Amino acid sequence: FEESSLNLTGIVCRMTKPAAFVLNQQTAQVIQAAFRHATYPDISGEKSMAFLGKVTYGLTNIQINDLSIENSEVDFKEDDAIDIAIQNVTASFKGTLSYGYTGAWFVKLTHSIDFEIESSIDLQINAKLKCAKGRVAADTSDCYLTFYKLTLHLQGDKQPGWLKQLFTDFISFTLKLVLKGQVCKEINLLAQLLADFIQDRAANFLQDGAIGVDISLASFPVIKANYMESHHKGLLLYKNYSVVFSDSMFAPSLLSESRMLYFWFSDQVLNSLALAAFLDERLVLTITGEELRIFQGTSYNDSLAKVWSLTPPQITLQPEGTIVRSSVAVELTLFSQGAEPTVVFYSEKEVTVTIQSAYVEKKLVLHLADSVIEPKVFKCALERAGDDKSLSHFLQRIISVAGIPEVISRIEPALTSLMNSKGLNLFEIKNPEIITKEPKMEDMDLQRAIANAQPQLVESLS
Ligand SMILES: CCc1cc(Oc2ccnc(N(Cc3cccc(OC(F)(F)C(F)F)c3)C[C@@H](O)C(F)(F)F)n2)ccc1Cl
Repeated sequence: FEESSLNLTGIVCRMTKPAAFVLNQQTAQVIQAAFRHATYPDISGEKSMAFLGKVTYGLTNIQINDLSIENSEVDFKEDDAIDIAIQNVTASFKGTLSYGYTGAWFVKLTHSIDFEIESSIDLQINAKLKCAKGRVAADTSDCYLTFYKLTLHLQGDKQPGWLKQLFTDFISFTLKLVLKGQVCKEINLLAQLLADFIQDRAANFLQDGAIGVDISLASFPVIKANYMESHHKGLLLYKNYSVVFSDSMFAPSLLSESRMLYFWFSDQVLNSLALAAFLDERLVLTITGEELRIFQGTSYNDSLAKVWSLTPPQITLQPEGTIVRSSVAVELTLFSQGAEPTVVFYSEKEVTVTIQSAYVEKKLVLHLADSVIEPKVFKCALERAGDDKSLSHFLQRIISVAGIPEVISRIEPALTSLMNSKGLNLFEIKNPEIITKEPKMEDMDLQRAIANAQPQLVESLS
C-alpha cells in the first residue's frame, strides 16, 4: 500500500464471530472436498532389512475410499489468523502394495496385493488473511495433520510379518508426509478459490452497466478477537471519470459487534454512485398522460410530465436519515390533435429530502421523513389567461405535493430489482438494519473507546 497517510477506505465489510460459526458449518464440506480432490501419488522405496537383504516396495493407485468428519471449531486470533480445528477425520485409502526382495541367491521375489489403510486424523489450519493484487487472499500454509491411527490392512491374511513391520516403521512415515502435503495443498487451493469467488461476486454485485465500484483493498484485512474485516477503496468506476477521495472517515468504533455482518459505506462512495447515475442519465423520470390524469376530459388528448436532476444529487448520512439534495426540473408537455406538442409548464426547484430506508421482506422501503422545496425558475404558457393563474398555481401544488412521493415510489422498486438482479433476494437476511447514524455505543465499545482515549485524555489534561 502506498505509504501515504491518506486512508482511502470507502467500504468496510466486517464479519463477526457468530457469522464465522455459521460459515464454519460448511468447513466439513470443504475439507471433504479437499480430501476427495487431492491426488495421492505413488510411494515407492527400498529398505535393507536384516536377513532379507534389500526390500523394495511400492504403493500405487492410492484412492480415498471412505471419509467422515466429526466436527470443526473456528477461532479468531487477534492480529494473526483464523484458527480452524477439525477433529477426527476418519479416512480410509485403498490401493495396491507391491514388494519384492532379492534373496541370497539373487532370487527376486515380487508380489503385489491390495491394501486398505484406515486413518483417523485431526487437522489444524491457521488461515492468515493477506492482500494479493488488491484482493483478499487466504494463506493456509499453516496446516497441520495429526494422525491418531494409521493401520494397514492387507488383502488375505497370509502375509509376511515383516511387511507389517516395514509399513509400521517406515512406509507410514512417508505416507503421512504425502497425505499432509496433498491435503494441505488442496485446502490452500480451495481457500483461494473461495476468496476469489467472493471478490468477483462482490465486484459484480456493485456493478450495473457502465457503473462499477473498485473494491480492491485499501489496507490489509484485520482480524480481531471478535471479528474480521476488510477495507476496500470503494472508488467509482465510470467511463474515464476518476473521483478524488479525501481522507476516509472510517473508525472501527463506527461498527458495533452485535450483528453478524456489517457493510459500511462512506458518504463519498454514495455520492460518487449518485454522480455516476446522474452522468449516466438515469435520474430522469417520464410520466405519461394516463398516469398524470390531471388533464383528463380537457381538450388536450394527451400529456407528458418529465422530471430530472439538473445537478448530481448531494447525499449526506445523518441521524435523521439520508439527506438528498438536488436541483430538479419539471416539464409538462401537452399534445392536442393536429397541433405541435407544447411545453405548458416548466419549473426548477432546489429539492432537499430526508429519506429513511429499510429492507423489509426482501424489498427496499424508502420513507420520506422531510422535504424542503425552494422554487428557482417557473414558466407557464397556458394561453387561457383567465384561469392560468389558478391552473399554474394548481400545477405548482401538484408537483410539490405529489412530485416527490411519485419519484420515490419509482426509485424504490427500481433499486429493489437492481439488487435482486444481483441475487440479493436469494439470501435469507435476518432483521437487516440500514443505519445512517453513528450507532449508540454498546457498553463494551463505550468502555473500549474510553480506554483507548485514556492516554490522550490524560496527556491533554496534563
Ligand atoms: C457484496 C459485499 C461486499 C464485498 C466486498 O468485497 C469483498 C471481497 C472479499 N471479501 C469480502 N468479504 C466481505 C463479505 C462478507 C460476506 C459476503 C461477501 O460476499 C458476498 F457473499 F456478498 C458475495 F458478494 F459473494 C463478502 C469478506 C471479508 O470481509 C473478510 F471477511 F474475508 F475479511 N468482501 C466489498 C464491498 C461489498 Cl459491499
